[in-house]
Amino acid sequence: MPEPLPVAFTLSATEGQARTGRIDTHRGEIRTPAFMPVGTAATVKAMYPEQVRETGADILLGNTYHLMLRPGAERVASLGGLHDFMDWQRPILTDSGGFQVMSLAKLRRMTERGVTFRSHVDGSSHELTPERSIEIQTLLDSDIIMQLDECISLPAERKEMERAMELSLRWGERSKAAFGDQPQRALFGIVQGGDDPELRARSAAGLRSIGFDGYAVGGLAVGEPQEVMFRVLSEITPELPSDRPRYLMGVGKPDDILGAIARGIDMFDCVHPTRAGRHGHIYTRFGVLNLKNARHKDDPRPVDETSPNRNCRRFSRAYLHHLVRTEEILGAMILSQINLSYYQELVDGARQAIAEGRFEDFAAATRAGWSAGDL
Ligand SMILES: O=c1[nH]cnc2cc3nc(NCCN4CCOCC4)[nH]c3cc12
Repeated sequence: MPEPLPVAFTLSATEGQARTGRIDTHRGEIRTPAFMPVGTAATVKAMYPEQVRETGADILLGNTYHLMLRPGAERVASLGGLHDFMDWQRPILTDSGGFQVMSLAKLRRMTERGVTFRSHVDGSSHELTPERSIEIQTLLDSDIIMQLDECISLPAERKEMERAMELSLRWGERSKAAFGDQPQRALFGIVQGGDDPELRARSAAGLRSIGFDGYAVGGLAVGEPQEVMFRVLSEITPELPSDRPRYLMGVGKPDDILGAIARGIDMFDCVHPTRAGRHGHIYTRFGVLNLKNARHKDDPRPVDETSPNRNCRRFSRAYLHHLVRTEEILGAMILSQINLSYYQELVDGARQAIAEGRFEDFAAATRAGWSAGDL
Protein backbone atom coordinates (compact mmCIF):
# COMPACT_ATOMS: atom_id res chain seq x y z
CA MET A 1 0.00 0.00 0.00
CA PRO A 2 1.79 3.20 -1.17
CA GLU A 3 2.23 6.00 1.42
CA PRO A 4 -0.99 8.07 1.23
CA LEU A 5 -0.56 11.59 -0.17
CA PRO A 6 -0.12 14.26 2.48
CA VAL A 7 -2.89 16.86 2.57
CA ALA A 8 -1.88 19.84 0.42
CA PHE A 9 -3.48 23.27 -0.18
CA THR A 10 -2.92 25.14 -3.44
CA LEU A 11 -4.23 28.63 -4.15
CA SER A 12 -5.08 29.28 -7.81
CA ALA A 13 -6.45 32.85 -7.77
CA THR A 14 -7.20 35.70 -5.40
CA GLU A 15 -9.30 38.86 -5.64
CA GLY A 16 -8.67 41.14 -2.68
CA GLN A 17 -9.00 38.87 0.37
CA ALA A 18 -11.11 36.33 -1.54
CA ARG A 19 -9.28 33.17 -2.68
CA THR A 20 -10.00 30.09 -4.75
CA GLY A 21 -7.93 26.92 -4.74
CA ARG A 22 -7.96 23.27 -3.79
CA ILE A 23 -7.11 20.97 -0.94
CA ASP A 24 -5.74 17.62 -2.12
CA THR A 25 -6.32 14.62 0.13
CA HIS A 26 -5.78 10.94 -0.54
CA ARG A 27 -9.55 10.59 -0.84
CA GLY A 28 -9.90 13.32 -3.43
CA GLU A 29 -9.77 17.08 -3.94
CA ILE A 30 -11.74 19.77 -2.18
CA ARG A 31 -12.38 22.85 -4.34
CA THR A 32 -12.35 26.06 -2.32
CA PRO A 33 -14.30 28.05 -1.33
CA ALA A 34 -16.05 24.86 -0.21
CA PHE A 35 -19.38 24.25 1.48
CA MET A 36 -19.50 21.09 3.63
CA PRO A 37 -22.94 19.51 4.10
CA VAL A 38 -23.40 18.34 7.68
CA GLY A 39 -23.65 14.56 8.00
CA THR A 40 -24.30 14.56 11.74
CA ALA A 41 -24.83 10.87 12.59
CA ALA A 42 -23.12 9.37 9.54
CA THR A 43 -25.85 10.61 7.23
CA VAL A 44 -26.72 13.86 5.52
CA LYS A 45 -30.35 13.68 6.58
CA ALA A 46 -32.79 12.49 3.91
CA MET A 47 -30.05 12.16 1.26
CA TYR A 48 -28.25 9.18 -0.28
CA PRO A 49 -24.47 9.82 -0.32
CA GLU A 50 -24.44 9.77 -4.14
CA GLN A 51 -27.16 12.45 -4.17
CA VAL A 52 -25.00 14.59 -1.87
CA ARG A 53 -22.14 14.19 -4.34
CA GLU A 54 -24.46 15.10 -7.25
CA THR A 55 -25.22 18.45 -5.57
CA GLY A 56 -21.48 19.20 -6.02
CA ALA A 57 -20.14 18.52 -2.53
CA ASP A 58 -16.49 17.44 -2.34
CA ILE A 59 -16.45 16.93 1.45
CA LEU A 60 -18.88 16.21 4.30
CA LEU A 61 -18.81 17.07 7.98
CA GLY A 62 -19.25 14.37 10.65
CA ASN A 63 -20.08 15.17 14.28
CA THR A 64 -17.83 13.53 16.87
CA TYR A 65 -20.32 14.09 19.73
CA HIS A 66 -23.13 12.18 18.00
CA LEU A 67 -20.90 9.40 16.63
CA MET A 68 -19.10 8.78 19.94
CA LEU A 69 -22.50 8.23 21.59
CA ARG A 70 -24.08 6.24 18.75
CA PRO A 71 -22.80 3.92 17.29
CA GLY A 72 -19.48 4.61 19.13
CA ALA A 73 -16.06 5.42 17.65
CA GLU A 74 -14.56 1.96 18.32
CA ARG A 75 -17.56 0.32 16.64
CA VAL A 76 -17.20 2.51 13.53
CA ALA A 77 -13.47 1.69 13.46
CA SER A 78 -14.16 -2.06 13.71
CA LEU A 79 -16.55 -1.68 10.77
CA GLY A 80 -13.83 -0.10 8.63
CA GLY A 81 -14.17 3.59 9.47
CA LEU A 82 -16.74 6.28 8.73
CA HIS A 83 -16.23 6.35 4.93
CA ASP A 84 -17.06 2.64 4.51
CA PHE A 85 -19.74 2.81 7.22
CA MET A 86 -21.75 5.42 5.30
CA ASP A 87 -20.31 4.69 1.84
CA TRP A 88 -18.99 8.20 1.28
CA GLN A 89 -15.53 7.65 -0.18
CA ARG A 90 -14.53 11.31 -0.52
CA PRO A 91 -13.07 13.57 2.20
CA ILE A 92 -14.74 13.94 5.59
CA LEU A 93 -14.01 16.64 8.17
CA THR A 94 -14.96 15.76 11.74
CA ASP A 95 -15.46 18.31 14.45
CA SER A 96 -13.97 17.75 17.92
CA GLY A 97 -17.29 17.32 19.74
CA GLY A 98 -16.75 20.15 22.22
CA PHE A 99 -19.24 22.57 20.72
CA GLN A 100 -22.04 20.00 20.72
CA VAL A 101 -21.24 18.79 24.23
CA MET A 102 -21.86 22.38 25.38
CA SER A 103 -25.03 22.74 23.31
CA LEU A 104 -26.60 19.27 23.60
CA ALA A 105 -25.23 17.23 26.51
CA LYS A 106 -26.45 17.27 30.10
CA LEU A 107 -24.58 17.76 33.39
CA ARG A 108 -21.46 19.15 31.73
CA ARG A 109 -18.32 19.73 33.81
CA MET A 110 -15.47 21.57 32.12
CA THR A 111 -11.98 21.38 33.67
CA GLU A 112 -8.42 21.90 32.46
CA ARG A 113 -8.35 18.19 31.62
CA GLY A 114 -11.42 18.27 29.38
CA VAL A 115 -15.18 18.02 29.67
CA THR A 116 -17.27 15.30 31.34
CA PHE A 117 -20.94 15.05 30.46
CA ARG A 118 -23.99 12.87 30.33
CA SER A 119 -25.38 11.74 26.99
CA HIS A 120 -28.59 13.53 25.92
CA VAL A 121 -29.66 10.12 24.54
CA ASP A 122 -29.47 7.79 27.57
CA GLY A 123 -27.77 9.73 30.35
CA SER A 124 -24.59 7.63 30.20
CA SER A 125 -21.49 9.51 31.35
CA HIS A 126 -18.63 10.35 28.99
CA GLU A 127 -15.40 12.35 28.96
CA LEU A 128 -13.94 14.35 26.09
CA THR A 129 -10.33 15.50 26.39
CA PRO A 130 -8.11 16.82 23.60
CA GLU A 131 -6.45 13.40 23.49
CA ARG A 132 -9.72 11.43 23.42
CA SER A 133 -11.20 13.71 20.75
CA ILE A 134 -8.18 13.15 18.47
CA GLU A 135 -8.39 9.41 19.19
CA ILE A 136 -12.10 9.33 18.25
CA GLN A 137 -11.57 11.31 15.04
CA THR A 138 -8.67 9.02 14.12
CA LEU A 139 -10.80 5.92 14.83
CA LEU A 140 -13.41 7.40 12.47
CA ASP A 141 -10.58 7.69 9.91
CA SER A 142 -11.41 11.34 9.33
CA ASP A 143 -9.44 13.27 6.69
CA ILE A 144 -9.53 16.65 8.47
CA ILE A 145 -9.55 16.62 12.26
CA MET A 146 -10.37 19.53 14.57
CA GLN A 147 -8.65 20.37 17.86
CA LEU A 148 -10.80 20.35 21.00
CA ASP A 149 -11.63 23.92 21.97
CA GLU A 150 -14.01 25.93 24.12
CA CYS A 151 -16.47 28.12 22.25
CA ILE A 152 -18.37 30.73 24.25
CA SER A 153 -21.42 32.63 23.02
CA LEU A 154 -21.45 36.38 22.49
CA PRO A 155 -21.77 38.90 24.03
CA ALA A 156 -19.35 37.90 26.80
CA GLU A 157 -17.09 39.55 29.38
CA ARG A 158 -13.51 40.06 28.17
CA LYS A 159 -12.20 37.96 31.10
CA GLU A 160 -14.38 35.05 30.00
CA MET A 161 -13.31 35.39 26.37
CA GLU A 162 -9.66 35.45 27.47
CA ARG A 163 -10.05 32.40 29.73
CA ALA A 164 -11.71 30.31 26.98
CA MET A 165 -9.18 31.48 24.38
CA GLU A 166 -6.21 30.56 26.54
CA LEU A 167 -7.72 27.18 27.46
CA SER A 168 -8.32 26.51 23.76
CA LEU A 169 -4.69 27.31 23.01
CA ARG A 170 -3.51 24.83 25.66
CA TRP A 171 -5.95 22.25 24.26
CA GLY A 172 -4.61 23.01 20.79
CA GLU A 173 -1.09 22.15 22.01
CA ARG A 174 -2.37 18.87 23.50
CA SER A 175 -4.41 18.08 20.37
CA LYS A 176 -1.30 18.54 18.22
CA ALA A 177 0.75 16.28 20.52
CA ALA A 178 -1.96 13.60 20.50
CA PHE A 179 -2.31 13.84 16.71
CA GLY A 180 1.35 12.94 16.26
CA ASP A 181 2.58 12.28 12.74
CA GLN A 182 -0.34 11.33 10.47
CA PRO A 183 0.46 12.77 7.01
CA GLN A 184 -2.68 11.22 5.50
CA ARG A 185 -4.84 13.45 7.68
CA ALA A 186 -4.87 17.17 8.44
CA LEU A 187 -5.23 18.73 11.89
CA PHE A 188 -6.82 22.17 12.11
CA GLY A 189 -6.46 24.59 15.00
CA ILE A 190 -9.35 26.85 16.04
CA VAL A 191 -8.98 30.58 16.65
CA GLN A 192 -10.98 31.90 19.61
CA GLY A 193 -11.06 35.26 21.39
CA GLY A 194 -14.67 36.39 21.04
CA ASP A 195 -15.07 39.81 19.45
CA ASP A 196 -11.87 41.21 20.97
CA PRO A 197 -9.18 41.97 18.36
CA GLU A 198 -6.27 41.62 20.81
CA LEU A 199 -7.47 38.24 22.10
CA ARG A 200 -8.08 37.04 18.54
CA ALA A 201 -4.58 38.12 17.49
CA ARG A 202 -3.06 36.33 20.48
CA SER A 203 -5.01 33.19 19.61
CA ALA A 204 -3.89 33.28 15.95
CA ALA A 205 -0.25 33.85 16.94
CA GLY A 206 -0.42 31.04 19.49
CA LEU A 207 -1.87 28.62 16.96
CA ARG A 208 0.71 29.58 14.34
CA SER A 209 3.53 28.86 16.76
CA ILE A 210 2.03 25.42 17.49
CA GLY A 211 1.64 24.87 13.73
CA PHE A 212 -1.46 23.39 12.11
CA ASP A 213 -2.42 22.15 8.62
CA GLY A 214 -5.34 24.60 8.59
CA TYR A 215 -6.93 27.25 10.77
CA ALA A 216 -10.60 27.46 11.73
CA VAL A 217 -12.22 30.63 12.99
CA GLY A 218 -14.37 29.54 15.91
CA GLY A 219 -16.49 31.45 18.37
CA LEU A 220 -18.62 33.07 15.69
CA ALA A 221 -22.21 32.46 14.54
CA VAL A 222 -22.97 32.21 18.23
CA GLY A 223 -25.55 34.97 18.45
CA GLU A 224 -23.53 38.02 17.37
CA PRO A 225 -24.83 40.36 14.66
CA GLN A 226 -23.48 39.77 11.14
CA GLU A 227 -21.48 42.99 11.21
CA VAL A 228 -19.62 41.80 14.33
CA MET A 229 -18.82 38.50 12.60
CA PHE A 230 -17.59 40.36 9.51
CA ARG A 231 -15.47 42.78 11.60
CA VAL A 232 -13.80 39.88 13.43
CA LEU A 233 -13.13 38.12 10.12
CA SER A 234 -11.64 41.26 8.55
CA GLU A 235 -9.31 41.55 11.53
CA ILE A 236 -8.31 37.91 11.88
CA THR A 237 -7.88 36.38 8.42
CA PRO A 238 -4.82 38.54 7.65
CA GLU A 239 -3.28 37.08 10.85
CA LEU A 240 -3.63 33.53 9.52
CA PRO A 241 -1.11 31.89 7.16
CA SER A 242 -2.17 32.56 3.56
CA ASP A 243 -0.93 29.13 2.42
CA ARG A 244 -3.23 27.18 4.73
CA PRO A 245 -7.03 26.67 4.48
CA ARG A 246 -9.24 28.90 6.63
CA TYR A 247 -12.52 27.40 7.87
CA LEU A 248 -15.36 29.44 9.37
CA MET A 249 -17.26 27.03 11.64
CA GLY A 250 -21.03 26.81 11.54
CA VAL A 251 -21.59 29.41 8.84
CA GLY A 252 -24.04 30.00 7.45
CA LYS A 253 -26.70 31.63 5.37
CA PRO A 254 -25.81 32.53 1.74
CA ASP A 255 -25.25 36.20 2.60
CA ASP A 256 -22.89 35.23 5.44
CA ILE A 257 -20.95 32.94 3.12
CA LEU A 258 -20.47 35.60 0.42
CA GLY A 259 -19.30 38.13 3.03
CA ALA A 260 -16.91 35.62 4.61
CA ILE A 261 -15.45 34.60 1.23
CA ALA A 262 -14.78 38.29 0.56
CA ARG A 263 -12.87 38.34 3.89
CA GLY A 264 -10.60 35.39 3.10
CA ILE A 265 -12.49 32.27 4.25
CA ASP A 266 -12.08 29.03 2.25
CA MET A 267 -14.37 26.48 4.00
CA PHE A 268 -17.86 26.49 5.49
CA ASP A 269 -20.27 24.11 7.18
CA CYS A 270 -23.82 24.69 8.32
CA VAL A 271 -26.89 22.60 9.16
CA HIS A 272 -29.02 25.39 7.77
CA PRO A 273 -29.70 24.19 4.19
CA THR A 274 -30.71 20.69 5.28
CA ARG A 275 -32.55 21.80 8.44
CA ALA A 276 -34.39 24.59 6.58
CA GLY A 277 -35.32 22.09 3.87
CA ARG A 278 -36.90 19.76 6.42
CA HIS A 279 -38.90 22.73 7.68
CA GLY A 280 -40.24 23.71 4.26
CA HIS A 281 -37.89 26.60 3.42
CA ILE A 282 -36.02 26.54 0.14
CA TYR A 283 -33.19 28.66 -1.20
CA THR A 284 -33.54 29.96 -4.72
CA ARG A 285 -31.91 32.59 -6.91
CA PHE A 286 -34.81 34.84 -5.85
CA GLY A 287 -34.31 34.31 -2.11
CA VAL A 288 -35.98 32.02 0.41
CA LEU A 289 -39.41 30.48 -0.27
CA ASN A 290 -41.45 29.26 2.69
CA LEU A 291 -43.40 26.44 1.05
CA LYS A 292 -45.56 25.95 4.16
CA ASN A 293 -47.27 29.22 3.24
CA ALA A 294 -50.81 28.69 1.91
CA ARG A 295 -50.13 31.11 -0.96
CA HIS A 296 -48.38 28.24 -2.76
CA LYS A 297 -51.23 25.75 -2.67
CA ASP A 298 -52.49 26.49 -6.19
CA ASP A 299 -49.23 27.68 -7.74
CA PRO A 300 -48.43 25.45 -10.74
CA ARG A 301 -45.08 27.13 -11.37
CA PRO A 302 -41.86 25.21 -10.73
CA VAL A 303 -39.50 26.61 -8.11
CA ASP A 304 -37.14 28.02 -10.76
CA GLU A 305 -37.50 26.90 -14.37
CA THR A 306 -34.02 28.28 -15.23
CA SER A 307 -32.26 26.34 -12.46
CA PRO A 308 -29.61 23.76 -13.44
CA ASN A 309 -31.19 21.59 -10.73
CA ARG A 310 -33.90 19.36 -12.28
CA ASN A 311 -35.81 19.28 -8.98
CA CYS A 312 -36.33 23.03 -9.28
CA ARG A 313 -37.91 22.53 -12.72
CA ARG A 314 -39.95 19.33 -12.45
CA PHE A 315 -42.09 19.90 -9.32
CA SER A 316 -44.71 22.62 -8.92
CA ARG A 317 -44.72 24.86 -5.87
CA ALA A 318 -48.19 23.50 -5.18
CA TYR A 319 -46.86 19.96 -5.06
CA LEU A 320 -43.97 20.87 -2.77
CA HIS A 321 -46.40 22.83 -0.57
CA HIS A 322 -48.56 19.69 -0.38
CA LEU A 323 -45.60 17.49 0.59
CA VAL A 324 -44.52 19.95 3.28
CA ARG A 325 -47.99 20.42 4.73
CA THR A 326 -48.61 16.64 4.86
CA GLU A 327 -45.10 16.12 6.27
CA GLU A 328 -44.40 13.55 3.57
CA ILE A 329 -40.84 12.13 3.73
CA LEU A 330 -40.35 13.00 0.07
CA GLY A 331 -40.77 16.68 0.99
CA ALA A 332 -37.71 16.58 3.25
CA MET A 333 -35.79 14.69 0.57
CA ILE A 334 -36.57 17.10 -2.28
CA LEU A 335 -36.13 20.29 -0.23
CA SER A 336 -32.83 19.12 1.27
CA GLN A 337 -31.56 18.36 -2.22
CA ILE A 338 -32.73 21.73 -3.55
CA ASN A 339 -31.04 23.64 -0.72
CA LEU A 340 -27.75 21.75 -0.84
CA SER A 341 -27.68 22.20 -4.62
CA TYR A 342 -28.24 25.93 -4.19
CA TYR A 343 -25.41 26.19 -1.65
CA GLN A 344 -23.07 24.33 -4.01
CA GLU A 345 -24.12 26.54 -6.94
CA LEU A 346 -23.30 29.54 -4.72
CA VAL A 347 -19.77 28.41 -3.83
CA ASP A 348 -19.11 27.10 -7.32
CA GLY A 349 -20.14 30.48 -8.73
CA ALA A 350 -17.83 32.14 -6.22
CA ARG A 351 -14.89 29.91 -7.23
CA GLN A 352 -15.39 30.75 -10.90
CA ALA A 353 -15.91 34.46 -10.22
CA ILE A 354 -12.73 34.74 -8.12
CA ALA A 355 -10.79 32.87 -10.83
CA GLU A 356 -12.03 35.48 -13.34
CA GLY A 357 -11.52 38.50 -11.07
CA ARG A 358 -15.23 39.35 -10.92
CA PHE A 359 -16.20 38.11 -7.40
CA GLU A 360 -17.42 41.51 -6.22
CA ASP A 361 -19.83 41.73 -9.16
CA PHE A 362 -20.88 38.13 -8.65
CA ALA A 363 -21.70 38.78 -4.99
CA ALA A 364 -23.60 41.99 -5.79
CA ALA A 365 -25.60 40.31 -8.58
CA THR A 366 -26.38 37.31 -6.35
CA ARG A 367 -27.64 39.56 -3.53
CA ALA A 368 -29.66 41.62 -6.01
CA GLY A 369 -31.35 38.40 -7.20
CA TRP A 370 -32.49 37.66 -3.64
CA SER A 371 -34.41 40.90 -3.46
CA ALA A 372 -35.55 41.03 -7.09
CA GLY A 373 -38.72 39.15 -6.20
CA ASP A 374 -40.56 36.53 -8.25
CA LEU A 375 -41.20 34.60 -5.09
O1 LIG B 1 -15.89 27.82 18.06
C1 LIG B 1 -16.31 26.73 17.64
N1 LIG B 1 -15.61 25.60 17.90
C2 LIG B 1 -16.04 24.39 17.48
N2 LIG B 1 -17.17 24.22 16.80
C3 LIG B 1 -17.94 25.32 16.52
C4 LIG B 1 -19.15 25.15 15.85
C5 LIG B 1 -19.96 26.26 15.59
N3 LIG B 1 -21.19 26.36 15.02
C6 LIG B 1 -21.51 27.68 15.10
N4 LIG B 1 -22.66 28.19 14.70
C7 LIG B 1 -23.70 27.30 14.26
C8 LIG B 1 -24.92 28.13 14.11
N5 LIG B 1 -25.96 27.25 13.57
C9 LIG B 1 -26.56 27.94 12.43
C10 LIG B 1 -27.73 27.13 11.91
O2 LIG B 1 -28.65 26.83 12.95
C11 LIG B 1 -28.07 26.11 14.06
C12 LIG B 1 -26.93 26.93 14.65
N6 LIG B 1 -20.53 28.41 15.65
C13 LIG B 1 -19.53 27.54 15.99
C14 LIG B 1 -18.34 27.73 16.65
C15 LIG B 1 -17.54 26.61 16.93
